[in-house]
Amino acid sequence: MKSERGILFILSGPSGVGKGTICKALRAQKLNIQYSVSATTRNPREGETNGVEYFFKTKDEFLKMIEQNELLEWAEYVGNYYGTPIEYVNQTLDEGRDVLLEIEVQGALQVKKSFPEGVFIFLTPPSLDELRSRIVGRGTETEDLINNRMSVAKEEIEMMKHYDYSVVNDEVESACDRIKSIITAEHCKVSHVQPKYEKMFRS
Ligand SMILES: Nc1ncnc2c1ncn2[C@@H]1O[C@H](COP(=O)(O)OP(=O)(O)OP(=O)(O)O)[C@@H](O)[C@H]1O
Ligand SMILES: Nc1nc2c(ncn2[C@@H]2O[C@H](COP(=O)(O)O)[C@@H](O)[C@H]2O)c(=O)[nH]1
Repeated sequence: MKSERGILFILSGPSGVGKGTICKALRAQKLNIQYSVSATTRNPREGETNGVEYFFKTKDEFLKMIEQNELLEWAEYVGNYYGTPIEYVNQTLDEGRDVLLEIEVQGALQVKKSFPEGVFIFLTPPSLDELRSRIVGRGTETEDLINNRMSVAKEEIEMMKHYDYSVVNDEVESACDRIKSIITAEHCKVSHVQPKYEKMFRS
């Protein structure tokens, strides 16, 4: 185990705001950060592979993961379950590596209880009209599901006050730049670097 624990970053925000797009763009930049793969009971979309975008589970399998305390957090979101496997997160942080979770708001607020030291970033749309047109444009949801996601989105935006940072996803490149600045700033915080220096001066 490294003396310095990694930092847990939580990127959250309403469905369709662009969390997945931003994570994909960050991944392409090969930052020194690991991406957790969630478990879900929703059906794979075209092009999705088990173990890459998600671990696809049956409802029984998912409920068993909850029962066996295998999830850091979980939420039921518009009819399906989603959750973060805890072992990967703890092990990776213990190795001194940062982890990024891309999750919805109820789950993020649960993580805040068990990981108050996590860094919570809320991704916001430039407007609600733009949010709707992004979900429609993605073409993965029926009209009913789009309406569901939009009404949940309004409640989720109210929760922004519980986060440390808010980043507008107006353009992918500039939103990524803001997130990278947050990651850099968090690594310079005294609370993060102090344990390393204390250890250095003690030895
Ligand atoms: N900055 C942006 N400008 C224009 N379109 C964008 C931008 N960011 C993402 N999009 C588009 O918006 C749609 C939704 O993006 P994405 O799937 O990444 O959202 P999400 O927040 O991960 O959604 P969900 O929570 O439902 O998984 C996609 O079609 C994506 O290409
Ligand atoms: N609470 C959690 N939310 C998660 C997790 N993994 C993904 N998500 C969020 O669910 C919605 C819907 O995702 P979609 O892939 O069906 O469009 C979205 O907001 C994701 O960020 C998780 O482990 N926990």
